[in-house]
Amino acid sequence: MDRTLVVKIGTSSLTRSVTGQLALSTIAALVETLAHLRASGDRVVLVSSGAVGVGCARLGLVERPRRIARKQAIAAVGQGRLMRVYDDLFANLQQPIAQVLLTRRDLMQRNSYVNAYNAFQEIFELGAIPIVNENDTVATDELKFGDNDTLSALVASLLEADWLILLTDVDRLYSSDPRLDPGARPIRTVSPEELDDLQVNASGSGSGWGTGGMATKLAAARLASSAGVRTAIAHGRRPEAIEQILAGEPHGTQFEPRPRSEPARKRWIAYGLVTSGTLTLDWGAVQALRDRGKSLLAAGITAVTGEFLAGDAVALCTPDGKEFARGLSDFDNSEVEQIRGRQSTAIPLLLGYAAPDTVVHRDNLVLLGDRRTAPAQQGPVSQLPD
Ligand SMILES: Nc1ncnc2c1ncn2[C@@H]1O[C@H](COP(=O)(O)OP(=O)(O)O)[C@@H](O)[C@H]1O
Ligand SMILES: N[C@@H](CCC(=O)OP(=O)(O)O)C(=O)O
Repeated sequence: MDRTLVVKIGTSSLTRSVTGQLALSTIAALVETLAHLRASGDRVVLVSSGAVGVGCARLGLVERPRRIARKQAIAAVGQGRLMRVYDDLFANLQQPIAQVLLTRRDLMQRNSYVNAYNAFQEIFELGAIPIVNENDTVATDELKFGDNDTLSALVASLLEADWLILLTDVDRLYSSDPRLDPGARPIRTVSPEELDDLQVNASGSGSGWGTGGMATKLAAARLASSAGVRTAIAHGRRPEAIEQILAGEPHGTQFEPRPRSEPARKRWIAYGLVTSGTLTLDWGAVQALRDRGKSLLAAGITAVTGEFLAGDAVALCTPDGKEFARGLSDFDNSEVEQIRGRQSTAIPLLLGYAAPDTVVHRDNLVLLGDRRTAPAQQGPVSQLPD
């Protein structure tokens, strides 16, 4: 087959909860499954957590560290060990692997984002399986993914993957944490429309070694679905189930994707970037952007928060504070503050220099998938962007 598959496995599946030691049989089954898929022609990416967990086990530590510098040092111990285990197992099946360590910054800068894409393509051409993790030892706190669920969804979007499979220590998503609530109902399939309104209590933080619990997996499923990637959450103790999921069998929780409508650059704006500020719009501007594909003009902006420079990513919000779009601002925050609510023709006078007509040009603007931002009642309409 000629599919692109991103499989993410969490610490809770890779290690035994009591001892923190590696769950070797699980890892071996995963390796066998992925090597088989690769041999049958699929492009396979493994996003593997576990650097911190494995580092702790190696060093005899019984608790996940809290201090960031300590975590970075432990991840440096664990990552090498983890890769050695993978390489030993994959080598038995003559399957080469490649280590790819990414930081949020790598996916935020356009050139490194494109670079990462090209590197993955070359690794595929070499017949290797890239094994991805966050580069924990150098990632700075404010620019961390923090959990590999988000990282795996971004990698799936970058590669326009067919599937994102999140392996964890429960068999699927439930209406609430099944460890805490015996009445938790299993959720088997979720359409894009249902995903928008899915009411799930995902706040339980899981096994102690995992980081994000279900909340980050749900966020990853939303991100991947918006990027046109089919997503599944399934039990990591039976990685063979991956092949059954790919064959269309009803395992775990499966999320249908939205049609992939945005070009790659727009997906980068939507998901690769971290926003530095927020522009609140009036309903007229919201409609113009959302329904008529217009650029954002200063006239439709009612409030500005955050500090950003021209070229930085900003969140665009409805009057009731829901983010519905993202874009690259043509102005810094103090300039937007000066020109907001004003006609485009007044901008050069207000700022004292020639400036673009638009605050966010439509080429640099992307609507987020969720349609719940539609106004219940329409407010006053501002000057509509060209
Ligand atoms: N609604 C829910 N459905 C299923 N599991 C949930 C839910 N809410 C919280 N959880 C918890 O999330 C845990 C998985 O998250 P986590 O430990 O971070 O896994 P991983 O290491 O695979 O990323 C499960 O063990 C479960 O207890
Ligand atoms: N980069 C970290 C990943 C942390 C993480 O996301 O863990 P998990 O919730 O188990 O997927 C590590 O390798 O320990």
